[in-house]
Amino acid sequence: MSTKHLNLAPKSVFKRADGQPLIIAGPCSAESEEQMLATARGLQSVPEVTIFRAGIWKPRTRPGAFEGIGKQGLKWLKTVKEETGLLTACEVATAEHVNDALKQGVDILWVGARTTVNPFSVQEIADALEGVDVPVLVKNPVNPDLQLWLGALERLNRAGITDLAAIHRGFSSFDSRPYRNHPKWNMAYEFKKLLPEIPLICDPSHIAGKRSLLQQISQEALNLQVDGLMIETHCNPDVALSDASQQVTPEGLAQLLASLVVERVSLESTQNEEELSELRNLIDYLDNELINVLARRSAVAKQIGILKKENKMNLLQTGRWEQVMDLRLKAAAREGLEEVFVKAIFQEIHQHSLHVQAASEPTKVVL
Ligand SMILES: O=C(O)C(=O)C[C@]1(C(=O)O)C=C[C@@H](O)C=C1
Repeated sequence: MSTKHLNLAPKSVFKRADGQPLIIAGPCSAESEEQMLATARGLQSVPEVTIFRAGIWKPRTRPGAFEGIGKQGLKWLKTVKEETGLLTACEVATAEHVNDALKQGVDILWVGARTTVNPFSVQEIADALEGVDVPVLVKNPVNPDLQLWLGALERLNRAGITDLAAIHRGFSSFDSRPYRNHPKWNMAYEFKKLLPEIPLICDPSHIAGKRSLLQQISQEALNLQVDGLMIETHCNPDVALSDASQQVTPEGLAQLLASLVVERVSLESTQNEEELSELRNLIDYLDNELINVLARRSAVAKQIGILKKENKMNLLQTGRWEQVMDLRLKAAAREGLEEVFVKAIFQEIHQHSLHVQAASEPTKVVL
């Protein structure tokens, strides 16, 4: 997979000329003209912000929640642009949304995670954009599927959209604690590796789901050298009609941005090259140890599997497994290791044990 077949504009609105991260900010939802203008005016004192975002139509998980103000919000976006000079952006999910947004002069459109999963919907948007010159952002699909993400970018590109970028907003999962959507940083990393020409913007607000995690997630994204951040900002977050707990005030955003470190220098060019090399050798050694231990554990699990089969026992032993997890998490806590990290590793290990045990079945039916 590569982007060689994509026809991309040489210059992108999503890449800043000075190499600094692009900052997109604005409320989760447009609620009223006053709220939009108060937020936009607040953002005028945050010089890093160049694009103002606002949700006009909101795809909600459950019915009954605030589903967006609709078309009239587009007029407020126009006023924001006229008053502040900020570029404006909103989400589109249907051809009608595209036409309405373009009619009101919205500068940038984005395709949401729930739309990216559906090629019919993405194609409908692409068809509506045929012959239109507008930059488009594509959020990752809710499930971690790079092909689906790329497919959406391709559909838009075939319709003639050449200024494209991607938004990493995390992935739905049955247990994404402490996040709202699990970041699965390896997906962002893979995206950058496979599609280096497409700017990648991180959306810490939807990954975090709460203000307290925004700083950490934003920094982790910058460490991955993303091209920008999209952070939901509201003049009065606590009374926001959607996503109240994850929005920050413009002042909060300014503080958050000031706390972030943007590193663009490669470590190899530092004076500590020798020390770095020694530490990397140590990592190599420890990783080999880990592989050896995993191989030994896997062999033991296989032996247990054979015993279980001889005794007609279930492979899955819930009680034992809960005990194993509990003991490992306690041991990890004593070592100061984060619970989410260790839990995720042991969940994978357990799944692998069950897989190895199932595969060790002596009597396989040949179909
Ligand atoms: O203890 C067992 O019964 C095992 O098979 C080992 C193991 C593990 O990998 O730790 C694997 C599967 C069970 O559900 C519980 C634990």
